[in-house]
Amino acid sequence: MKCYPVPRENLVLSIDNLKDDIPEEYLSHKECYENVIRKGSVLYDIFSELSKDRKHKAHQAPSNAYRISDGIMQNVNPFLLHFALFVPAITNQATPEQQAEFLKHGFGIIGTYAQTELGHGTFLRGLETTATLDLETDEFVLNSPTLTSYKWWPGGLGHTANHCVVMAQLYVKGKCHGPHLFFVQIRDIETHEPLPGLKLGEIGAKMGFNTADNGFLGFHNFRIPRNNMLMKNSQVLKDGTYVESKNEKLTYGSMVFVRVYLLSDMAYMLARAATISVRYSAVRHQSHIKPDEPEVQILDFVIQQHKLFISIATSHAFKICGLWLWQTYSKVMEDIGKGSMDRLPELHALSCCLKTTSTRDAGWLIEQCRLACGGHGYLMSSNLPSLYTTATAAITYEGESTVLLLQTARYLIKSWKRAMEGESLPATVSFLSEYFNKRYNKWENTPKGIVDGLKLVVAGVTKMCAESIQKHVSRGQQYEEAWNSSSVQLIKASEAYSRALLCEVFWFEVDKVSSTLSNNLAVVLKQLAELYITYWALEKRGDLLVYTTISKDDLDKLQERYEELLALIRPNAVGLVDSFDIRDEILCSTLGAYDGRVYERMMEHALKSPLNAETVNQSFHKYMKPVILKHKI
Ligand SMILES: CCCCCCCC/C=C\CCCCCCCC(=O)SCCNC(=O)CCNC(=O)[C@H](O)C(C)(C)COP(=O)(O)OP(=O)(O)OC[C@H]1O[C@@H](n2cnc3c(N)ncnc32)[C@H](O)[C@@H]1OP(=O)(O)O
Ligand SMILES: Cc1cc2nc3c(=O)[nH]c(=O)nc-3n(C[C@H](O)[C@H](O)[C@H](O)COP(=O)(O)OP(=O)(O)OC[C@H]3O[C@@H](n4cnc5c(N)ncnc54)[C@H](O)[C@@H]3O)c2cc1C
Repeated sequence: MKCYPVPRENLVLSIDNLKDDIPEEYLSHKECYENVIRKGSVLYDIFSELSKDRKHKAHQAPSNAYRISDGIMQNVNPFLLHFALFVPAITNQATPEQQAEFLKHGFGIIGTYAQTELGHGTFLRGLETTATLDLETDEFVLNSPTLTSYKWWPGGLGHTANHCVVMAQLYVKGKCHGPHLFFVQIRDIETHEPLPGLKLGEIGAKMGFNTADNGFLGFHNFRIPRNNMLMKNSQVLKDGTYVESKNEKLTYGSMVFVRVYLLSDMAYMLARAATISVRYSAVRHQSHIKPDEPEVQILDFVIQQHKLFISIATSHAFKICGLWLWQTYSKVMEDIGKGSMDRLPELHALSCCLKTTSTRDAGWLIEQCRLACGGHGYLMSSNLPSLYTTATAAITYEGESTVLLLQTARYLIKSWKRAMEGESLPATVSFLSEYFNKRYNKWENTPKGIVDGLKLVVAGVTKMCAESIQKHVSRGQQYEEAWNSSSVQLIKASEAYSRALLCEVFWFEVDKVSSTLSNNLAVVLKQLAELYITYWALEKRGDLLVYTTISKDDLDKLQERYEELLALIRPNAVGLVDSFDIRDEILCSTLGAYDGRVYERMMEHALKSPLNAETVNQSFHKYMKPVILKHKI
């Protein structure tokens, strides 16, 4: 068995058969998949060695090995779900004995997480796949009773995985106990043929993520041992007794893990886009500022700085908040392990709104980075289009953004009611209780003052939502209808909450560590944090004018300070993206390479196009020439 030392970037990036001679954009759909499986198998082998050293624990932040694969795959790794959801679901939801059993083959099996169906993605209680206990044979019988019950979307399901964790409605003695998770082998380990009673395939080309091998899966009287239900939280005994979970939502725990992780993931996606666009903006000379001087670096245009520096700052914001949220997640998981569920609702609410804001922001900011590079940003070789399609998929997967924001709104409304009843609240929402005492406080044009102002916006909008729901109920609507009628405002409350959290955590974490940093580093990091907070104060000036005592004069001063910060950051901009330390082989961009040889790389890449293999393409003679000659006068 090959054994790799813990892979370093150099080692992985030096492996010859991981390099592509033809850029992926020139391969067919099928060739793309085969190419990533070729590379993914080598990486899987390396990561398996790595993971064995690290003994995969349910909530251990994944290693940066995951990042190296970004460069190698240059698209999504079809093995990703094995690490992102399949193994965490088993370590999170199975008993220790089951973990030993299901993971005994270590990395000899490849799994995915099959929850979403053709007919349901959000509403899990509406999933239609059934798992019915057969008492006589001590098995569950899995069925897809309708076309809409086919599993649809799971990554790696089409042709890669040979096992999966399946979410299905549990039926015991005719009674439905809701969605539960099951460990299911779907392909023969040796032949990789689908097992009898299954219909498997891939769902077709997508806007991006085209190497993720998202697939479909239908069951027809497919039998698995009773012990294949993940039974850490709830159990089905041999005699058919169903033992309830202490909290039925624990079944959803694997989704919380990925949502928490995605904040850090988006920090990294943004770091790549910022590196590409800022370096390119330092190389690209275009137009004049002073008419009698040479063409300037486009990075000298203040509006270009306005477009790009927010991405540098946001990447750091997501990285720092991602670590903070990871620590919260780990602490809550520890508490749950000791039997306390108290903080699960808070963790769910935080992970929902922060996952949504980070994925949405990553999407539009990467697009902004692409647009800031002009036509060359539109080239696949810039890697900005792929970064965009990969990042924006996360707005939908792992919980669609609207739906997750409404989950956070549910928590805000509950917290508001508890605050009005004088109950004490967790620190992350305790500001709701202080609203009435603080709402007329004098505005302070400082980062802390802005954070306090953004919190007042959250409290003010939440109060408005609670009053709206109450108004609809008093007019005769049921609570659920009143909730639906108020949902536009509820989304606004969650978005405001998420923004206030990001600003607060970013500023105070930077402030906390700045005394431990060299003065220069502390100064630059604080400039980035202040830029982020001031940017969002200006973006949300309307809400601040409604819910705080900020004045037009305060806003003018904030605008001035914002522009000062752009000028202060300008000399460090390239240094700041260099400090993301993303190697060219992982950045995969003709515009963002460290050596700045943009035009040479663009030409080298263009010449790799299969179309450039000959000076006259055969289509001229076959199709064009007859027409031209026919119409030639
Ligand atoms: C080398 C290492 C590499 C590692 C890499 C790591 C990561 C890499 C990053 C990226 C790669 C990922 C690649 C793609 C992955 C994609 C995977 C998927 O997409 S898997 C499918 C996702 N599907 C959803 O998320 C469904 C969304 N729907 C739901 O969550 C629920 O259905 C919901 C919440 C929308 C509604 O559920 P209701 O209707 O049953 O529940 P209600 O009535 O609304 O709430 C009931 C109570 O349950 C709580 N609740 C709901 N969900 C909860 C949860 N997850 N946790 C805790 N509590 C929850 C609520 O707070 C509420 O509590 P109260 O009643 O207010 O006290
Ligand atoms: C690239 C990619 C990879 C994926 N990988 C996996 C995977 O590995 N495993 C897996 O199981 N799934 C996976 N998914 C599926 C993903 O989790 C679902 O697409 C997602 O949960 C949304 O469900 P849906 O697509 O059915 O949309 P729906 O739930 O039908 O939502 C459609 C629209 O209706 C709105 N809506 C729905 N419910 C409400 C509500 N209560 N209130 C207000 N509006 C609502 C939504 O906001 C949305 O705009 C993946 C999806 C993508 C795009």
